[in-house]
Amino acid sequence: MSVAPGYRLISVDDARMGEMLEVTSWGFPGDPEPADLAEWSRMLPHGRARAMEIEDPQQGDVGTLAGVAGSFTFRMRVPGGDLVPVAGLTGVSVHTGHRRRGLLRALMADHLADARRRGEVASALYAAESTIYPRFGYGLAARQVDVRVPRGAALRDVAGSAELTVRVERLDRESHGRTLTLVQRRVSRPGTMTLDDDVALEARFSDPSTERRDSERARIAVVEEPGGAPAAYAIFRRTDRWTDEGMPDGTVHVTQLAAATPASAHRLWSVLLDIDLMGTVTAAPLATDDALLWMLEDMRAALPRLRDNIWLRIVDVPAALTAREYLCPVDAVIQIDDPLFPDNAGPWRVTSREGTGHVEAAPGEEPDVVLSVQELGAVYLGGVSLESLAGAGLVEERTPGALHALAAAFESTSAPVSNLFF
Ligand SMILES: CC(=O)SCCNC(=O)CCNC(=O)[C@H](O)C(C)(C)COP(=O)(O)OP(=O)(O)OC[C@H]1O[C@@H](n2cnc3c(N)ncnc32)[C@H](O)[C@@H]1OP(=O)(O)O
Repeated sequence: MSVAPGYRLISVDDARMGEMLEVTSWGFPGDPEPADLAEWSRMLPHGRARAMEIEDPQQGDVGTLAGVAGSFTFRMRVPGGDLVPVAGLTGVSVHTGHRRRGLLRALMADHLADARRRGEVASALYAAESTIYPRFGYGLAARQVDVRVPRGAALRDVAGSAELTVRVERLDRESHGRTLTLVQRRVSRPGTMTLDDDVALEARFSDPSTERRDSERARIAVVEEPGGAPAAYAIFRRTDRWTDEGMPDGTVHVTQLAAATPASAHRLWSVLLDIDLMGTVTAAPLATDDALLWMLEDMRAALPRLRDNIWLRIVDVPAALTAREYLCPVDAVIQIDDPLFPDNAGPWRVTSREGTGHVEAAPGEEPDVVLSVQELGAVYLGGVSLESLAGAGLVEERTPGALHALAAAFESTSAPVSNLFF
């Protein structure tokens, strides 16, 4: 594995988490508080906090951390409903004084090799800039809409909503963590991230000071079905604002929202859109076809803005292609180009009957469609069509008609999104 000269790769243990967060704060402006150290130690699984440490005095103080990256151990919902093991890359930062010396490249090689060792089929991330990760094989797999809805915006009725109860409380990881994991696991949308370990997933629902900005501590609304089963939740913070004329004009910022049923989504939004002294509700990330957009009587009132959601890097092509469902029968040979993992590269025959996919290496066979691992990551969850990418010259059809059939098979019936920012 190539490592930047003068630096060495290490695992960061809890005792050095403060140093890690110090490097993170060079990438992402902010001053982490002591409580955040414990949060990060708790959130990052053992061995998944990684750093580049200075080894050569010419680069700086030996033993100091210069670049860092962490990974979560997620399971991600794929089209068809299965959950597949996925690494969630987070907090990538190289100290301002050590940039453009190959530290990110070394951290990425380490991260992707680690994901493969752990049997993860892909790595997912939220990119700070959309130009950074394509070179490492990541494709934009999901887009999100951010909305800004005026308080009191009218919703169409949804049957069963009125029978549901809502609790609105301060977010408390100990008491809400289990509730949230239960809802998250009921969400069938591709791109939804969960963790096997309840403790780890609960830790994700923390309230780090770095995410608070000018708002209050996080609060939560939980929708429960008769009998008490949680069906939806929204984590939110409010900011206080008054107009010069003395009118209340605060904002509710929803930072995470999940709803397992139409009625619970409706009940949740009814509450969010009716909080005293607030003038606006902002919410992100939402799927591009989120139920809210269709429940609003005036969809345009939500002022939806389109943004990147998760980028995906397939690290195990056959495992990934076998795990998802295909919307229609398919039998095609796809040629994948992957400079980093040669065993991903080459022709693969993808066949599917009644949804279930079968994938096998097809050495020597002429491909019907040719694409890179980056484009495979982009189409994997059904967030963009193979035909759209072909229209941009990124996917090549070698057998006339093959592209349309393959593109149809790769579609998803609901737009992918990760509602969990990481
Ligand atoms: C998942 C996440 O956490 S996303 C967060 C990413 N972090 C940030 O944006 C924080 C601020 N920025 C940084 O900390 C650093 O500038 C990083 C992490 C983006 C890059 O780190 P570096 O160590 O300087 O990158 P490195 O020298 O390894 O460069 C590798 C390649 O990426 C390219 N690159 C680096 N930064 C950028 C960028 N911001 N935009 C586009 N390309 C970039 C380099 O030009 C180089 O390309 P090449 O191999 O074709 O020559």
